[in-house]
Amino acid sequence: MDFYSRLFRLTGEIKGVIATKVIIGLSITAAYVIQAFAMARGISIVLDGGYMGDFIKMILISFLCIIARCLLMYANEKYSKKAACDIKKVIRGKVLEKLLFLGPGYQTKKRSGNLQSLITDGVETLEAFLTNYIPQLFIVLFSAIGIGTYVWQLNTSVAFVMIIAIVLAVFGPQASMPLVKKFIQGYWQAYAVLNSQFIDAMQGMNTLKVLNGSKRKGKELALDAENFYRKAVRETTLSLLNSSVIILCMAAGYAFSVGVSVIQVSRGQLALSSLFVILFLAYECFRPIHDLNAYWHSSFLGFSAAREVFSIIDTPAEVEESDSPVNHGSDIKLPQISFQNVSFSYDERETKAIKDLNLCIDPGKTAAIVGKSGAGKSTIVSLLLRFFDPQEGQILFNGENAKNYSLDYLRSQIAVVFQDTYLFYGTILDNIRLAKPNASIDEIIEAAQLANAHKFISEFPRGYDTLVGERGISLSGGERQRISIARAILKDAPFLILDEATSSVDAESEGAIQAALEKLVKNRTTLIIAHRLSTVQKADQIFVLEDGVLAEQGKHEDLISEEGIYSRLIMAQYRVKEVQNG
Ligand SMILES: Nc1ncnc2c1ncn2[C@@H]1O[C@H](COP(=O)(O)OP(=O)(O)OP(=O)(O)O)[C@@H](O)[C@H]1O
Repeated sequence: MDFYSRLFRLTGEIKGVIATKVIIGLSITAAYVIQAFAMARGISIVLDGGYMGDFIKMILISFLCIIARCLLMYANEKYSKKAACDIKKVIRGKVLEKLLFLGPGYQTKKRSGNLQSLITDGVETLEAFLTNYIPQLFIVLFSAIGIGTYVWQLNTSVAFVMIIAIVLAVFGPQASMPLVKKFIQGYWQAYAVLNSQFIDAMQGMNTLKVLNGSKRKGKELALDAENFYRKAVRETTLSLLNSSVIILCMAAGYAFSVGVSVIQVSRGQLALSSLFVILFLAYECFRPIHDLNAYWHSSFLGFSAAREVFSIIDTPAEVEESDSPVNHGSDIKLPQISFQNVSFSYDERETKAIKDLNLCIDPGKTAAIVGKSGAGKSTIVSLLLRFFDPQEGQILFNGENAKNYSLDYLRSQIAVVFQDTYLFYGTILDNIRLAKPNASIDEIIEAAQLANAHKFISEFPRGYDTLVGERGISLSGGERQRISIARAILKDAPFLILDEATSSVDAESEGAIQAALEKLVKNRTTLIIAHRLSTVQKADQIFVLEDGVLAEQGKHEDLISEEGIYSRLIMAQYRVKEVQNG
């Protein structure tokens, strides 16, 4: 579907809002027009030496029109504010829902700054475009038709001049549309880059400081800001040029209408009273165009935001939901996980991250995947969670292709303790409760106790109500991991993935985490992804990956006696330890 049809469909979704705004807008115009009639009539009465009572009546009508207009404008403002909030909520909801559905696979391809500027400023301008500019187009159209038809009856020449001016004012700026589109796109791109670079710099502040790179980064940011400034000036210049064309058309249209009317009066082809009516009406006819011009200024960036919004909504998901998912009802007790001839490569990569992988994790057993950096260990976790689907082969979850389950069900069966635990802004309690939204406080405390996290949480003055995450207090790597383990305990899923769970913590924390993990793995099928080979020696099965290929598998002792990759990795790790211990 092309862009304009999509935009049309989007406006269709808010047709109630547009219709209400058009009705209020036309009522305001009607109040202006009635006032214009009353004033024209009033002047005619005075000039013709008419009855003063009629003149006062006209003044009263004008006054009532002014009051009606004030009330309508107030209603319009109030309604617009509420409608704007509703529409922004709907658009943001749609985009966020899609982004969450697209998942980490999409996120890794996009810079967060781009998405952030779209969700905030982009949606603001798109809303202004939809709720101000589009209704105003209808108001211009209807009022021009209404007033034009009336003036046509008074005098065709004047009406003709007015119509030409309106057509030029509305469609004249369309000639520059291709350039406008190009400039808007440039403006948005520059804005998104500046935003992304800024977020990048903020997030990497420590690294920049350590590497003495803050000045360099500052210069880069200044260049991005300069680029954005140039694009903004270029775009504003064009937009002002468009406005000038519109204002010129309106002024010329008004001047010519009045000029032609005066000539007609002088030739006796138009009554003086009609001249006054035309004088006021011509002005009212151009007023909606003036507002249209103002709305264009504040909302035309929404055009580009709409393109971005549509492109996100149209992005196909990395993984498809099954049309008729397998219905399991309850949790699988001890799942068996197997990979059958699985191959996978990331979009832009030619080399496969996983190559023809065959492995089976037996129910209730603990398996470990080891391998050098880049061997494909984390990719296996992403495939298991269906952030991506393999291009070849299949992953079986208890004998059933993982694709046949609903995503929600599949993910409800898997608990993951990531190396890098993300804490959302909120209390510790909220962060643990994420794993089970209806968990009671007692359940949360019990999970924290099992995760060896209760003690450090209780030491905070506000305990479980301590704020963490952005703007909250920071927790150490080990504390975060224990929060993550508490989440996994609370989730109580039958399949557990421990992704480098103890790699970034000190020996004391490692002891506490290890003790918590030992409780966690009981009665579950577990997969450990580890660099520290000491943590996997007790595993029932060890799979050794090299460049995405399963190179070895077996128990620790068997693999050592094979004297292959695994034993070399173990030796290398011992040597590192020996060097560290002096
Ligand atoms: N999002 C991605 N897009 C493109 N390539 C990726 C992406 N993530 C990983 N890769 C590539 O896929 C390969 C396997 O990466 P993966 O992260 O699975 O390795 P790993 O064994 O977990 O490494 P490490 O132990 O260092 O975390 C690597 O070559 C990596 O560069």
